[in-house]
Amino acid sequence: MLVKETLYTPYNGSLLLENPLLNKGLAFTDNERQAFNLHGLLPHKVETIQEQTERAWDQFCQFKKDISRHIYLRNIQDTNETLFYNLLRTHMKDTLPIIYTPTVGEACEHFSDIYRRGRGLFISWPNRHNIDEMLQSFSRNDIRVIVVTDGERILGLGDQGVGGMGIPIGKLSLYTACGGIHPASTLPIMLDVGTNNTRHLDDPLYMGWRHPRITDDQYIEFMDMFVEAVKNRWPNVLLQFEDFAQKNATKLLNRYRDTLCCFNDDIQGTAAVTAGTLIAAVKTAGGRLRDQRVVFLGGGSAGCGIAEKIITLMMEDGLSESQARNNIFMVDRFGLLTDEMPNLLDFQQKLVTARDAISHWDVETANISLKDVVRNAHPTVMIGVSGQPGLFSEEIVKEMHQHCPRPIIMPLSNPTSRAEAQPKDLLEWTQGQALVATGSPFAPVSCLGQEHEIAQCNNAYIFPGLGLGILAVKASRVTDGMLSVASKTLAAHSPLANTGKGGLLPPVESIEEISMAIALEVARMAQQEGVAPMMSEEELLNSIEKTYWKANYTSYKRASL
Ligand SMILES: O=C([O-])CC(=O)C(=O)O
Ligand SMILES: [Mg+2]
Repeated sequence: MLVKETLYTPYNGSLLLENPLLNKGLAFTDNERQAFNLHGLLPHKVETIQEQTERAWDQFCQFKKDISRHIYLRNIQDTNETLFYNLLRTHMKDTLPIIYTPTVGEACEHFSDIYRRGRGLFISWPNRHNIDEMLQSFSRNDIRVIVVTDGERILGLGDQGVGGMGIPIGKLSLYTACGGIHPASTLPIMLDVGTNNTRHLDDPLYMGWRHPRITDDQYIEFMDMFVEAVKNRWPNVLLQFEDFAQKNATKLLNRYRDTLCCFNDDIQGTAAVTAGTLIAAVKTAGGRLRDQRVVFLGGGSAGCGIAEKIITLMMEDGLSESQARNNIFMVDRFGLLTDEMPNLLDFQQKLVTARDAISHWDVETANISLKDVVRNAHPTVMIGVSGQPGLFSEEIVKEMHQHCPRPIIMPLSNPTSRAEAQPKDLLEWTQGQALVATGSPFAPVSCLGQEHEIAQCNNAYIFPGLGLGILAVKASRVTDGMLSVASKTLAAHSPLANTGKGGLLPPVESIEEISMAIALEVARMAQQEGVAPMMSEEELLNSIEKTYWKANYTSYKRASL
């Protein structure tokens, strides 16, 4: 959205103060207070956004519980969005874990308890025949980014029904705070097709449609109706799918990816950030990507998405496809995925290990465990996307370290409570040699007199910049190439890989700068791949700059209704 120097609005008096996108609170000037009949509705003093931010920060610090801090921040978001984003940008490191992972997980679990007011759109199954009307009557026309969930796989916390709405709200807050997307052009959507979570079904305060989930053909029909309605209302929107259950995520992505500008953040965003972090870690360890052996714990759509991305990168580094696939080992709750296993999901089939190729392995049971894989395959990289805490045990990690001096270990499950291992343990078990990246934020670890920053390998490093690039260049699709350049750009900004000091990934305070860099490369790639109109380098840079909204107030003049 083009940020205008002066904004003309027909709203007046308390209507202006009650609109979170327009409200400036005490920052309305005397002239504006006069012009909009605000005198008397506000205390006398005129404040700057810095003064307002300082007060909000003081209040934020008064709250001791993270969930209370979350409720407080969401309240500011619902009353004055500009102040909310200025507060986030000023205190990124402290506010991100509150508005996003991990606290957003708790907010989803308790959505119906902590609810204050609506945001975005709730589209429930019983209203399915009115989806067009609901979107048409939504008052903002210039929607450019939608994040949608059906709440079935919220982080590692499973089915949260309508409470899943916390995730689209949180993700879109990051689109604005880290990618400069104007809040007026973002829209969170919850598709409420019921819940199978008995705690919610039995809770009298539960706010969603109290019904078991709609599934199979009926579910797909509903999704088709939704996507069609979005295409009619906002044909050029970027639609991000978030936290859909594994059984639906890949299916939906494949169904819609060639029909509108969309992507699945858990599959593609997670894959892109993990690939970027891995490139940086391999460079730090002094090896080449093609030589890595990678074991995954978790064979779902996220794990398989990352695995396919790593295979592509290994092929770019000179391996044949089959050589690259031989370096990947997928372990899920039934053990290593092999070509003899029945009932594999579509996207798992290309990632199985051939039983013949490992007939010489020394294994304990017919089901090959993570420990068996580590003992026999000697992986150099271990990635956790299982949602199960603690499975990267001391025994497994020490075994891995015996065969690999600098093991790359990524317990990526979110929120913090689901991480496959604690970074402190990983460093202790490997005498400070492990290169560690997690999905949720962790404090730095001190080990053998050395301080280790823990990289937060979270899709937040990717999607805001990806979105900014897509909007700035008016891309019509999200391609694999665009995601790959996002990974490489992130890796190129790794402090540890570049200087031998600092974190594997840049600190969260620099996400804004990373997003700008990613946006430029994504936009160039979109043009190169023919999914965006050509513009000169200068026009592109200008467009990114103009699209980036920096949470400052503009001055207002009266417009007639
Ligand atoms: O939200 C996050 O922190 C990362 C993510 O997409 C997930 O875990 O589903
Ligand atoms: Mg997610």
